[in-house]
Amino acid sequence: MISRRNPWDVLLNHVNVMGDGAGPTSVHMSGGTTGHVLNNNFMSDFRDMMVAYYELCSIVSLDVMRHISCGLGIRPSIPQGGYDPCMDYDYDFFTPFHSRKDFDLQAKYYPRLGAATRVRQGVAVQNAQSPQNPDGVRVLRRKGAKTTPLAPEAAPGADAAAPAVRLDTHKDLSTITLLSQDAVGGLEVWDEEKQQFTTVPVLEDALLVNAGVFLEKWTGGLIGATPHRVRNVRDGSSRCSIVFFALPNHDAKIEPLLQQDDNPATDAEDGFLAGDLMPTP
Ligand SMILES: O=C(O)CCC(=O)C(=O)O
Ligand SMILES: [Fe+2]
Repeated sequence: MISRRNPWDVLLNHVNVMGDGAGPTSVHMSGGTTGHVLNNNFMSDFRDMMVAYYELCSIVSLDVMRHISCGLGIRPSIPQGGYDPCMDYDYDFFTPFHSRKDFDLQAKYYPRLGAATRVRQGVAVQNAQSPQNPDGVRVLRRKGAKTTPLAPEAAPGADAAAPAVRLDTHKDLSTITLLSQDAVGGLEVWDEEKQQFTTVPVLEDALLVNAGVFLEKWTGGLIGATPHRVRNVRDGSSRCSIVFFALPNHDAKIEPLLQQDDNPATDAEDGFLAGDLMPTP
């Protein structure tokens, strides 16, 4: 949809030419790698980058909503006598409900799954090897917590103890969600026809658009919110994604759209305020 580099590449390799003139700084990343060249002003760059990405996603998501509005064949309401076939589609049916741009942008880091996941009851603090604990992991237990034997060290490249799913199946609380994941992948969406999850390929030049629960409600289920999940792939490698939730204004009244031949009098579902579905602070 829009051309982009991997968003984390953009953030981590960003050099702020407008910086303080001190020049770029070499930064040591965890794991001992050096190589990302960053300006001293990194965190303010980070903020600027996130805000810019947010603005871009806002524009794109509103455009996607216009396409959905058109695809659904929504026309401006006509008080009496049915729709006028000459009347244009109402491209902007959804957009006014999103005028406040109370959208939610989340940069997600899923940590590497490995030794830490083997410690269920406490926090690994230091090495103390013993026959029962050959890996030398010492744990502090919470009072009353049962001791769980530590699993043996997994062979390099394998991770038997790691869970199969990193983020459980869910639908997003959004009208639509724009999603990008890094090269590790793992995102899966539910294919209603095949009745199975399907892998979302790592998309270098595109964003994934997921329908959220507000769109499902608005369309009376015609466009169902997409169930999706994140599977653990690549033996528990760390993973990054950036997720943009386009949310309606809290006071947007969401009334399910009617199909042409529906009789409003028989429409069972009443409208509701978008804020009623949103978590209270
Ligand atoms: O990390 C991902 O790829 C998906 C995240 C997600 O589905 C969510 O935050 O709702
Ligand atoms: Fe999600």
